Amino acid sequence: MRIINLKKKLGKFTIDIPYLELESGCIHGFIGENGSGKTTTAKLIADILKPDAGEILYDGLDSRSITMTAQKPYMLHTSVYENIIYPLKIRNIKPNEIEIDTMLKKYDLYEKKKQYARSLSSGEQQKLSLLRTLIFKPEFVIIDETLSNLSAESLELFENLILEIQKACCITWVLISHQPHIINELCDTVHFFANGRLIESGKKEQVFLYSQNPIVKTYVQRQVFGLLKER
Ligand SMILES: Nc1ncnc2c1ncn2[C@@H]1O[C@H](COP(=O)(O)OP(=O)(O)OP(=O)(O)O)[C@@H](O)[C@H]1O
Repeated sequence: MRIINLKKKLGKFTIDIPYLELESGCIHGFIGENGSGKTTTAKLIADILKPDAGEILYDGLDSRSITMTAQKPYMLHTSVYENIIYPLKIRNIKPNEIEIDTMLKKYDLYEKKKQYARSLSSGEQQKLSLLRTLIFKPEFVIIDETLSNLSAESLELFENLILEIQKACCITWVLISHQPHIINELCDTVHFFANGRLIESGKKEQVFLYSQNPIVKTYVQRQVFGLLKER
């Protein structure tokens, strides 16, 4: 997918991206400070927002096959099970009950299968939102901070799931995250946003270790220092 001269104005904020390429079948990380334009760019890619100018060239991908998990997961007013099968239902796909039960058991949601989804904890809602996204095996997945609120154990399970799916199917991923260890473990490339602009794009080592951009350098140093302090 390629973005060319993309512009979008939201109030006083403007997205202005002359060029961004997201190679198919790779895991891409979007990083940058709060309010730098990561989610807005992702919404433009997912066709949730329309650009004011510029183009997104999907190169054969149907934009309807792009799914995006929101920062605050949206739960339908129904059970965990009904939430999980919703993407299948609207596509007239028969759910594979064994696969669903296995998934729910693996992610500790099986006992809550009939529970009202909105009564789950926020981390459980995030897990459910990720499973709901992955169940119909989309071609392009955007995960907006949905991994951030998970416990270390759940995070590891989901990281493994993403890598497993990645090996088996050729999905393109965009992970939006403030946590450099998630980006570092999963992503092939990193795209760094500041004030609505893409200021650095490349292989993660190139961006994390060798960027000469002062904004990127400060961000990386602060994040790494934060990680060291956590230990
Ligand atoms: N509908 C809107 N109207 C006006 N301003 C908006 C609208 N939507 C987003 N913005 C502004 O656009 C800017 C970028 O928001 P965006 O959610 O893309 O940032 P982000 O990089 O994803 O931030 P975060 O890391 O905090 O999630 C913010 O300053 C936000 O207030």
